[in-house]
Amino acid sequence: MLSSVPTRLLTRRSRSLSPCARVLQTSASGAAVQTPAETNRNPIVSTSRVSRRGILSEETAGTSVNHSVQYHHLAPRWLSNLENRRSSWAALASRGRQNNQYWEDGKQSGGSGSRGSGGDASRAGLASAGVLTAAAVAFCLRKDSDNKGDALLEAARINNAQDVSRLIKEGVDPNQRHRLGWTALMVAAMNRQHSAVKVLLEAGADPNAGDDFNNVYDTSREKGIHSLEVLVSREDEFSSRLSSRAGFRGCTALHYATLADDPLAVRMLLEAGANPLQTNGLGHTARAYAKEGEVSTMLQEWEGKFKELQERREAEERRRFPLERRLKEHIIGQEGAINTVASAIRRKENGWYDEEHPLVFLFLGSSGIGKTELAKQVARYMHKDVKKGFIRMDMSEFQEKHEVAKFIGSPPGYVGHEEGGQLTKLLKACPNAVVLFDEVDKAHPDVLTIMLQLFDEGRLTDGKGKTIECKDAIFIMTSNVASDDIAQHALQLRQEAEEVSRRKLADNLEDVQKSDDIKISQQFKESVIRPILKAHFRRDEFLGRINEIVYFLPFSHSELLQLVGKELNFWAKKAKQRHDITLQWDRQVLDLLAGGYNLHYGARSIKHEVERRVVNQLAAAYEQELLPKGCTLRLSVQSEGREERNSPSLRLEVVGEDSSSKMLDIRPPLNPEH
Ligand SMILES: Nc1ncnc2c1ncn2[C@@H]1O[C@H](COP(=O)(O)OP(=O)(O)OP(=O)(O)O)[C@@H](O)[C@H]1O
Repeated sequence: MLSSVPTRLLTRRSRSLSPCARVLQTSASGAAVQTPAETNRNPIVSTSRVSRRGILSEETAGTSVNHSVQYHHLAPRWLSNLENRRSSWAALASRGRQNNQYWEDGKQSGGSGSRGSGGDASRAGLASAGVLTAAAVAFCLRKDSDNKGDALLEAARINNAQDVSRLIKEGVDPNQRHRLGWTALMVAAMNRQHSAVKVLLEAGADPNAGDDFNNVYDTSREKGIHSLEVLVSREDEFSSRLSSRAGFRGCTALHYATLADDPLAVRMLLEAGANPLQTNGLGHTARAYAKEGEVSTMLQEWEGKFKELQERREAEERRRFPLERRLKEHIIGQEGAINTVASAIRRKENGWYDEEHPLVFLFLGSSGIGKTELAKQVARYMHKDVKKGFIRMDMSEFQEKHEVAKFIGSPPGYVGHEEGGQLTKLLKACPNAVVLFDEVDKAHPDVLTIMLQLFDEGRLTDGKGKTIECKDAIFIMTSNVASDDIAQHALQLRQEAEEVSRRKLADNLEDVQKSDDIKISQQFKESVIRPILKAHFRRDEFLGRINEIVYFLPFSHSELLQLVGKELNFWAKKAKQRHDITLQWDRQVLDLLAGGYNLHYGARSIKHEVERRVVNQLAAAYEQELLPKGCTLRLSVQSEGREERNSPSLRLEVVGEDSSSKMLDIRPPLNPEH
């Protein structure tokens, strides 16, 4: 389809769509090329009239409407709207300047009116007139606050620092946004209005706020406003020097000052705390838009300073709130695993590691025990909430030889060559991601060979022959191999620890060890686990490239109680949010539900037990309209009057305001006649 588009248009379009000067233009052959003459020119700065006509022709393409007629028909209407808005801002600004006099006059006229009146009727008339006036004033004030916001944006655009300052004093938010998304500071920065920039920054305008405006078409669609009106507003109320098609979402005042090639505004913004590393929606920092020269040099210098500062801040944050503590907020138990992983990451973060190789872990242990959860939390820590920072590959999908191609992409001439590989595509987007290879033991040996190259060299070559450097990535493999042996060994260690603590307690000795604090012995690792792994992976060099083998152990009783508590809290929060019901429980409930733990399903068995024994009852009681809105429910263990061989069950009661309680008679759903 593209071949039918004239090359001239393609070139124009790609230039305006891609704001980064170093990003592509399209050559006649369709290949991406970079023209040296263009590298120092800003492609998102354009001339206005051409783009107005351009937008019109794109929107009505395929229809028989005469563009020129439509433009001439619509444009005057919006321009006259704009003129009206401008004169109302001007009126507001001048009224503001005489504000005191305005209100004084009002008072005086009211005063003389009351002096001149005598009878009740006229007083009543005045009273009702007063109410109406108050309502009108209230309406005007509300209207005023909208208008004042617009007036601030306009004052910033024309560098009327006095009005900017006065409007802010009158309560207008210095971060006030235009209805299409930009702030007063962005307008001032784009238009080189230094006095306005200064006043806005002093008043607390955020130099790191990003523009909500993307391009004319998107904004028109999002706001339901005709694109020509959006275009006219953007050009007349923001700047007419920018392309209507380039993406601006997330651009900060610093991006705009850079686009305007204005060293003074750039410096003012940087000194006020603008982050030169902040990227816009397209992932570009301000420097990506800078012409070679003063602005570019300044931004580069500040980027360096900012990085240093950021690193110092992060180091301080790490000291104050160590990774172990963060991980423990989300993961119950697994102390040994958390400590091993956190120590390795600490070494990496502080430069005590081999930068030629990525970090590689193998997480071993049974199902539902926190292996994936720990990997996710590590990714969250390393990449904040950036989604592409966590890559998850289910290795059971790569069991066959031919599935190697799915992993890294097929070579030229093979089916799917153009698609690329699943791993290579994701790694390309984030080469320092945390990559989880789930159930690695299921992968085909050829896939393991590729992984070995990846772990060994820190780089991966895809089907197209392109190499991705990923020495900074963290690779985590999980496996259930040897999980029964690990679980049995841990249970045995726990029993021994309990026995020792019981004896110490009986002898009144002080250093009683908690049964949770158990450690897999080196001897067990070497004599039991390693041979199993060797037999399975059959490659010493593969095991040799793993930095840490991390062991996940079955939960102790106290950890199970915490897991049950976490689950109940989850449902209590939902009950409150969705039905305004407060859920409480006794300690025995935790013990009872912890009994549902199954070694093979881990924390998942606790989740199921809570759903089966608690949530199902709640849902049935709700359906049978037994739960008054706003009530408090208490869960307790029912054991009285039951024969010993019967397992205890859960009882659900509604607690009254006087602390009296009434047991709920919930009919089993399969027996509605009960
Ligand atoms: N130690 C834990 N602390 C808190 N929640 C946990 C813990 N272990 C597991 N969970 C919860 O149980 C669920 C399953 O855990 P996860 O996915 O980490 O299991 P896994 O060990 O990777 O098992 P599998 O090998 O079956 O994938 C998740 O919802 C997780 O939040």
